[in-house]
This record gives sequence, structure tokens and C-alpha cells, in this order.
Amino acid sequence: MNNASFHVLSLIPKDRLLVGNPMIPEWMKIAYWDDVNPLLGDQLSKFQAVLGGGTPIPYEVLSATSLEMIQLVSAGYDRIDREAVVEKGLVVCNNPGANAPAVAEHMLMMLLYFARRAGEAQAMVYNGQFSNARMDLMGPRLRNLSEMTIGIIGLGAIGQCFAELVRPFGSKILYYSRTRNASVEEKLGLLYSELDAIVQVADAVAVALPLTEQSYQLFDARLFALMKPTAILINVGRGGVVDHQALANALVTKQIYAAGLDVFDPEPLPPDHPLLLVDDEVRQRMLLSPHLAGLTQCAWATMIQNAIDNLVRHAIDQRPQHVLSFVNESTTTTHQIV
Ligand SMILES: NC(=O)C1=CN([C@@H]2O[C@H](COP(=O)(O)OP(=O)(O)OC[C@H]3O[C@@H](n4cnc5c(N)ncnc54)[C@H](OP(=O)(O)O)[C@@H]3O)[C@@H](O)[C@H]2O)C=CC1
Ligand SMILES: O=C(O)C(=O)CO
Repeated sequence: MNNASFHVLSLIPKDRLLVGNPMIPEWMKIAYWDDVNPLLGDQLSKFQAVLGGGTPIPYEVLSATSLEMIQLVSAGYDRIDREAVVEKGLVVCNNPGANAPAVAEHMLMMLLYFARRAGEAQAMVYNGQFSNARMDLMGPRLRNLSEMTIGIIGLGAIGQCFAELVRPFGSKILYYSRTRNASVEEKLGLLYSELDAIVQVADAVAVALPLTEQSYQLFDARLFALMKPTAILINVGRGGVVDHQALANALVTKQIYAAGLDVFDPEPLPPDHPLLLVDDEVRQRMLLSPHLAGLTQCAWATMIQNAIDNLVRHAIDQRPQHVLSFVNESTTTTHQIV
């Protein structure tokens, strides 16, 4: 620590950082980044750490002479400029798990919404088709979760929380993830399978993958062609994991039934994005949220507190938690996620 003070530049605005009253020690001096009047050159030289969110960290900030550490409030770290942090020898920490229960609840909300055809049902009520709706909406798309096979893609913190939430409903749960997890399989009664095999049988495919070179547009036209016409796709990982044009085509042609999306590529969605150009009938089979799944009051408070705690650890020369290694894993930074 420099002169008994530890200087942090926060890319999280003050009114958001102080929500939930995180315990910030007096010796931790926090300044707030302002896009309109950005700090430059020497003004950056005192900062030992940056507290970041989902936005890219400006290169001049990464070049600040005293900078040692980047602490993210988020679990995702796909916006980090890997080359720059390796070149500057910076410690980078993410914040996995803090918002996983909130994201899993959001996934459950989306799953139930489509299992009960809520978008179409409400549209029919508003359109004066109340009686028709009852007969028209019955069939293989109106389901109890107990009669559904759910495929979870990415069995990390979020995937596991989601499995725990779904399990009591009695669904059959399959999963695919980079590393097979026998103890979670046993504890939650999950069945491991390959990705192609899962998408062919699943009534709902729930994706909670990080965006990496391996996962970029993993969900493409080929996978959608394998899915059932009654299938639901849910994506909370990162938008770049799904080819959005192929998804829009699959929804329009009814190759798949529905899609619940919290994340997009790019964010925010431009008005001419293929997912926004679909007609009302298709919109009733889509549920879009603006990257909100992990931002509940309690999740955000935990995210901020964990991030501050980790900055403190680093400042007092304890090893921080969740230090990322960029040596063995490739994470793409070429796609825009805010
Ligand atoms: N919408 C939102 O608000 C939020 C979105 N997220 C996003 O969700 C992602 C996942 O979060 P979280 O569950 O906390 O992260 P975790 O790191 O706990 O889990 C990610 C899982 O995905 C697996 N995985 C990674 N790459 C692949 C691949 N190419 N194929 C198959 N499996 C793979 C990992 O395997 P392994 O065990 O081998 O590492 C791990 O099990 C985050 O990276 C972030 O992008 C996170 C929080 C909030
Ligand atoms: O934690 C993350 O990665 C998020 O996307 C939070 O919004």
C-alpha cells in the first residue's frame, strides 16, 4: 500500500457502488470514472486498482503506472483486453457465483413463461380470443415442468443453481459442460450427455456459458436444425454464444418454439437487429430482458461487497480470490457486450 492509502478507480458509478452499503475501509480512496471528463495521463498515475463491470477498461487506464490489479464485479470477463493485462502484468479477478442464484431464478421465470405459453395466452386475451385460447393453446407446447426434459449447457455456478431450482419440479435434467462433474451429477440427479444429443431430445435448452473462442456462436443454424419444434432456448451466458440471425430464422420458420434471452451481441441491441425485426406472432414466443438477470438487489449487493473485500485482500498483501489465468483459456474480446 502506498502511503497507507490504496487508490481505486471505479468504473461503477458512485450511486450504484454504494447501494447495499459495502464496507469500504477509510484508507481505500475511491475515485469514479467519468466518460465525459475522462482522467488522462498523470491523473491516472496514483491508482493501484480498477473496479470494473461489463464495460471495456480504457487502454490508458490499463497503462497507469501504479496499476496492479483489476477487480471485476461481474462473473463474466470477456471484455478484458487480455493482451494488455498480460503485457502490463496485472492481476485480474472476476466475481463468480455472487449473482448465480439470481440468474438461475431468471432462467426459471423464462422456462415457466414458455411452458405455460404466457406471451401467446396474454395476446389472445387482449385480442378478445379468450375462449379460443383455451383450446388453441393446449397441446405439446403447454406443459408441466414434470413432463419436460431440460438440457443445461454449462454446469458452472449458474448451471448448478438452475438445476437445483428445477429439480423439485420433477423434470429430467441433462447437462453438457467442458468438465464432467460426477459429484454434482449424483447430488442433483443429472445425466451427462454430448451437446448434439441433448439438443435433439430437450424440451428446453438452458445456456449458461462464458463467451470464449470455443463457445462463440456455438448455437448456430446446425444446432437449431437438430432441436425439436416444441423446444425452448434460454440464454443467460453471453449473446455471442448464439448466432442471432440463425435464431431469428429458427423462430420465424418454427424450427424451434421459443427463446428467452437476457444477453445479446451486441448490447444494447440496435433497432435493426434481426431479433427486433420479427413480427408480433414471433414476439409472443420471445422473452427478452436487457442483461438484467444478475442484477437483483441482493445479487448486486453481494457482487459489490465481494469485489470490495477482494480489493482489500490485495491491498493488505493477501492473495485475492478468483485470480484469472489467461494462459490456458482463450476468451474473445472482439464482440461487444456492455
Ligand atoms: N446474464 C447475467 O446477468 C449473467 C451472465 N453471466 C454469464 O454466465 C457465464 C457463466 O457464469 P457462471 O456459471 O457463474 O460461471 P462458471 O465459471 O461458474 O461456469 C461456467 C461453466 O461453463 C463451462 N464451460 C466453459 N466453456 C465451455 C465450453 N466451451 N463448452 C462447455 N462448457 C464450457 C465451464 O467448465 P469448466 O468447469 O471446465 O470451467 C463451467 O462449468 C459467465 O461467464 C457470464 O458470461 C454471469 C452472471 C450474470
Ligand atoms: O456477472 C456477470 O457476468 C453479468 O453479466 C452481470 O450482469
